[in-house]
Amino acid sequence: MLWRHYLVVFGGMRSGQLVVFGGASPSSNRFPYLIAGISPPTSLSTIDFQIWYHMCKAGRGQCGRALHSLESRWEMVSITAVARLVHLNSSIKRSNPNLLSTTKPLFTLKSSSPVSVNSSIAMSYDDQLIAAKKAASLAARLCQKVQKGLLQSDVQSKSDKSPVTVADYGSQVLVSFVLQRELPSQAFSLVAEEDSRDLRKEESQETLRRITKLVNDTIANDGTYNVSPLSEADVLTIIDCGTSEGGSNGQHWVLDPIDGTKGFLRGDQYAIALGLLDEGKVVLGVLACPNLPLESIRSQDQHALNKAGCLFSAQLSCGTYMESLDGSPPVKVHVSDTEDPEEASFFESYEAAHSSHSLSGAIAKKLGVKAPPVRIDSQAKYGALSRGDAAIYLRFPNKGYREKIWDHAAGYIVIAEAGGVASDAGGKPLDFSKGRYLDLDTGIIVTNRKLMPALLKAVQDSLKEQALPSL
Ligand SMILES: Nc1ncnc2c1ncn2[C@@H]1O[C@H](COP(=O)(O)O)[C@@H](OP(=O)(O)O)[C@H]1O
Ligand SMILES: [Mg+2]
Repeated sequence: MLWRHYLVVFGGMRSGQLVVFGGASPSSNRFPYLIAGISPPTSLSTIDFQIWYHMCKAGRGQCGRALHSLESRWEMVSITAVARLVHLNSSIKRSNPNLLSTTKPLFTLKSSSPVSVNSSIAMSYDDQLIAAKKAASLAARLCQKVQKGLLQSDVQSKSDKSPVTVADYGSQVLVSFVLQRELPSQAFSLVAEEDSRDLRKEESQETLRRITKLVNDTIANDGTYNVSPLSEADVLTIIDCGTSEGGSNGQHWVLDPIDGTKGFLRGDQYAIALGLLDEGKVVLGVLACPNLPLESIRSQDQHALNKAGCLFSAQLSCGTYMESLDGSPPVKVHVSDTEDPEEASFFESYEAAHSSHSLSGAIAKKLGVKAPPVRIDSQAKYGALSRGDAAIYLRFPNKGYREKIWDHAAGYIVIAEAGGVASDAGGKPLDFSKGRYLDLDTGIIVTNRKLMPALLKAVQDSLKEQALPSL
């Protein structure tokens, strides 16, 4: 129903100016927003103004400044003096005059004192989630196009010898571009895998031209953004928006523009993985998996397996949802609830260089898993696990390998909100607050809450056995 989301704003007149003291959304059990200290800059009689406000982080009393355009998602129905109704539903457009005729306040607040911030009310990331889904979907379109007609000249080697394609760069540009367009009021910090160093070299000119064309074509075909084409210089600048160090303060987007580049090159699984950190915690995540079947990968139905393209999305305390990249309605997903290892199957990296297949084989055997490993690339593993395609994901890189936050942030919350748990091999939660790397050297294990204790024991026992010969 269109009236599902709305925001009640409390305010009053002060020195002849309307001041909004605070607001909350009672329209859902999420209570997404608390606002305080709005000082509208100019005329309030029109819906075409922008409003500066401080969005209070519930529970911490910290204020982040935000500028919201009321032109698109937000529709101001009316502002008179005391309480007002604001739509947050993106489907409500100003072109629908019937919906804008409601001007009656829901209720009136008598007191003119500022609304106090209730610490039990949770922060919502609804608008960031909408932007993240849009960004990842658009990037997925570019990647699909490139994967279909991949040319050898589209692939380069980075300084660490890992492959990078025009699609990795193009995807990063699109995600960064869309987030900044969709959330113009918010301070933008992006921790992302790619940077422009190699592209600025003389020999990369043709590659840069190709990326720029791909990005501009994708934006033009989508039609949402009426902008003049990006120049090559714009593209380099936008790529370098991703150099943030992240950390435990404020909000940071975390992006792997193509996770599983090796899978992408093979024509297999890959993901566009986008997460949001708030004060060091992952609060939302989106995984676009263009080659992941909409049905379980264990399905025997070949016809069903041919229909691919999944978008997983999760927001703190709101669950994990899956929809098709073509835009089917989202469905809530849940991890497998099996407690019996004999019924469980497990995921691991396709690439043996990324995770020890022999160690995960030993752990699975010790646990009593009968099924052979299922090897797929990228965080598509987290997505497939969140809907129960398998019950366990094991990842054991070589000693000394430092995991990057963009390889796990989105997957971490997709799993957690689907009822699963991801930890290091010692059972500690993953810590995304330390900058661009995860501070761990043991490995990562993922499963449902019931199986975790037994899995943890099998992992610890196997690690001890593995260490024995060298003692
Ligand atoms: N030696 C190594 N050990 C563990 N992970 C590695 C690795 N070399 C690369 N990776 C990471 O593994 C990711 C792919 O994960 P998976 O094995 O699950 O498909 C790569 O992401 P990119 O493809 O984005 O570079 C890369 O970050
Ligand atoms: Mg990656």
